[in-house]
Amino acid sequence: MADLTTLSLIAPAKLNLFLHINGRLPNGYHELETLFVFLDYGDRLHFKRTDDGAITLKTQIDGLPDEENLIYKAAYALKLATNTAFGAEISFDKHLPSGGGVGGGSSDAATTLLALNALWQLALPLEKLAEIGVALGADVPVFINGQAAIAQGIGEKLAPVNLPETWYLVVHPNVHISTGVIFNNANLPRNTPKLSGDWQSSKHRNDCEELVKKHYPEVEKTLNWLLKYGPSRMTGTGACCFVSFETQHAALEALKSLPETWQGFVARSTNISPAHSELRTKLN
Ligand SMILES: C[C@](O)(CO)[C@H](O)COP(=O)(O)OP(=O)(O)OC[C@H]1O[C@@H](n2ccc(N)nc2=O)[C@H](O)[C@@H]1O
Ligand SMILES: Nc1ncnc2c1ncn2[C@@H]1O[C@H](COP(=O)(O)OP(=O)(O)OP(=O)(O)O)[C@@H](O)[C@H]1O
Repeated sequence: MADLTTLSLIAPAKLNLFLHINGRLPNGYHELETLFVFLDYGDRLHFKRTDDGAITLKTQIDGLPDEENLIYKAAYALKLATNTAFGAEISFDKHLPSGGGVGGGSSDAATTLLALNALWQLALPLEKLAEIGVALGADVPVFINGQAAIAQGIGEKLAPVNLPETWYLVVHPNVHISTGVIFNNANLPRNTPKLSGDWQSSKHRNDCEELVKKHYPEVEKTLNWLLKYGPSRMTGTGACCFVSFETQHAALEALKSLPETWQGFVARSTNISPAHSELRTKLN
């Protein structure tokens, strides 16, 4: 295996193709059933191994102290868990909208754990990285595991699935939605029965959608605008909404007519996380 000292790796977006809330746990977190798929679109993180033990971010996010950046937190947590003498310099190109429901922060954290596990020559198994990751965010384990999955628990119990890979137009209606605020709203429905039998034959929805539409009219407008192309849905706790297309061309044509006040991107869904595919190529 290559002894790398530098590594550049994607932190891909995810979509929740459905999101059911089954109940609330004593610690306030919610029991979910959600279908995760990855997109071949995301942030790009650049890592350089150092010998001084320090973790340094070379890029900043406006208004977010470095110590609160999930990239820094993930690197620090891995260092703490392993006592490695190595350090890292990390820069990144942010493409995923923050508070967009596409898992940007969690994916950055997962990519950091995967990259530094390799650069710091730790050889930790994915289960251990997921254990470190879940303390940083409920969405981190699926990015560590790297396979499209049905998730249960708070999102960390994963059963791999194999979905037809397709094209998505993802639209961000330019509103930032806090996951914590939505989950803490008294009017959020929390009583969807657990899926029984074959999940593919059940009816699906995003249980956060109605509440988010009420509080963020731009999300409702986005879902309605997308309806002309097919059934539209929100991912996570919003704000991004998506619709699938059979061809890249059709998705790009729809993107061209997007109202100017919104942002969007076209991406292909993948069953294997692009971070894992890239890492495999670069390590061999
Ligand atoms: C909405 C989803 O993106 C769906 O994939 C995830 O459930 C959220 O994952 P995440 O952003 O990594 O979430 P975290 O950073 O762990 O939690 C943010 C906040 O969301 C709430 N939260 C999150 C996950 C969960 N299963 N139940 C919750 O109630 C908690 O109030 C928590 O304080
Ligand atoms: N590297 C990071 N990238 C983006 N946000 C970060 C990062 N580190 C910390 N954060 C914080 O996390 C918050 C949520 O960001 P994120 O982009 O993960 O939201 P999201 O896409 O709605 O996530 P999810 O779908 O997991 O709920 C941001 O508002 C920001 O304060």
